[in-house]
Amino acid sequence: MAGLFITFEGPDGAGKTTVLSAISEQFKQAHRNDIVVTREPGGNQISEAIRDIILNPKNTQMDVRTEALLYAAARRQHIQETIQPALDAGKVVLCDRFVDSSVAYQGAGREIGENAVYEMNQFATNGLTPDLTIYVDVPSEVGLARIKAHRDVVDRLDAETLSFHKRVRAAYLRLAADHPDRIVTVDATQPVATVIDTATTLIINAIKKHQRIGQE
Ligand SMILES: Nc1ncnc2c1ncn2[C@@H]1O[C@H](COP(=O)(O)OP(=O)(O)OP(=O)(O)O)[C@@H](O)[C@H]1O
Ligand SMILES: Cc1cn([C@H]2C[C@H](O)[C@@H](COP(=O)(O)O)O2)c(=O)[nH]c1=O
Repeated sequence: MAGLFITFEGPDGAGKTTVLSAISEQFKQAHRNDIVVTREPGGNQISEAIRDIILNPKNTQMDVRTEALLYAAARRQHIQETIQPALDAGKVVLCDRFVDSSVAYQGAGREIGENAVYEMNQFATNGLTPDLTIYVDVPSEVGLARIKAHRDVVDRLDAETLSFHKRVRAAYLRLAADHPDRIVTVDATQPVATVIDTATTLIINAIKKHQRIGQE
């Protein structure tokens, strides 16, 4: 049976990393070696190197289309090296960010155009689409305040203006409204334990459904 591809999305500071690392730990304790947790941009040596270039606060001269292409390049390598082999082996891939991030951040945040960025990413993904996307939603002010309060190093994207982050969130909300069969929204202003429980339940239900369909 082919694997299951689940992505996590959300504005900066929504809590994706916190939630995914708690879920990853739970699965590790349960010896679930059929679950692969990974992130974008990153997940392998080449994509992590691209990540460093994109997020380096010193790269202030980076053109917005260069940025969009670098995210797509990192994604292509990530799919080829990590995501597709795991899916082919029947595993469950939990990925922190995917194409929706590019549509929201580069398409809306950078104002390149959401459709243009989506189309450009089709070349990188060859049509690979998540089975489920857990969108962790938080107002931009709340997300940015969390980052400022807790993070020592603020990267090039975190450091963007409030209006940039508001465009990103608005695009995510549009994506969630346009793709109700794929994207489930979780309110990340709730306590972190509640967000973790909700996301865990969504993942377990998706795995059960996938297994049921596989047996039919
Ligand atoms: N539900 C929550 N309530 C309060 N604080 C939270 C919640 N979730 C996460 N945090 C805190 O907010 C900060 C940012 O969380 P985290 O790094 O997980 O966000 P993120 O979505 O991965 O952000 P980014 O995309 O910028 O990396 C952390 O200090 C974390 O402890
Ligand atoms: C995949 C992807 C990411 N981004 C942005 C979103 C974040 O600000 C950073 C990644 O850092 P994180 O702490 O690991 O979330 O990059 C983007 O703009 N476009 C993308 O496609």
